[in-house]
Amino acid sequence: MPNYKLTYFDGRGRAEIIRLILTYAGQKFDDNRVGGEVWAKFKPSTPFGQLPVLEIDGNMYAQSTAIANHLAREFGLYGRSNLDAFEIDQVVCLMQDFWSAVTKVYGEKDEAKKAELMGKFTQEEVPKFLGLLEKLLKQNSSGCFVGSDITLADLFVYDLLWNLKSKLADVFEKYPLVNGHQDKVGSVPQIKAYVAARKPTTF
Ligand SMILES: N[C@@H](CCC(=O)N[C@@H](CS)C(=O)NCC(=O)O)C(=O)O
Repeated sequence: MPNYKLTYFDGRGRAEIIRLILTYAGQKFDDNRVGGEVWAKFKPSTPFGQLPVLEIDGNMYAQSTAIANHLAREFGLYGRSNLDAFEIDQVVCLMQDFWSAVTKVYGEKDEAKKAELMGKFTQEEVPKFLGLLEKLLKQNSSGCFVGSDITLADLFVYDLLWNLKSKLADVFEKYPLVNGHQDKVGSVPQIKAYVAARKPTTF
């Protein structure tokens, strides 16, 4: 088995999907968290001057989605056919659109504008995305997004909705399949143990 070292800041952010894949696969990895001066010194040695990076047996790779896709293929989480992979990518891209909507709100510095964006986000964006996910789960009817096993798509959705589910419990109640999906992924023993033990961070 290769040796995996993941480097990111001390938060979930763009690295958490990678941590979840490795955890789900039962793969040990070095969860290296950096900041401040350590990052400033390390930055020039990374492929694109950004984190996360994954080192596999000492070779360094960048871009969180490329890393997640590679690991999903390595650990059999990318479906059983090209068409499955296509459907998985579809869900991942949808969640990336959702992530853009999230960062637009949280990245706003002006407090009044932020409050306005937050209102639009909870009343329009969240129901829109949860509705689309609910529809996909209804169509597939296995409790997973693609096929009948947990794939990259399920881990991606779980990761991006994790924080929101506790904050917007009343909204989630309206999407029982999405709600149940979060519980399903969150109750996988290795995911449950990992999430219970992980350091709480804002993002
Ligand atoms: N598309 C890249 C974006 C990476 C990115 O924006 N990384 C940010 C943290 S989330 C970063 O490294 N910021 C520090 C810097 O640019 O110096 C990915 O998904 O990996």
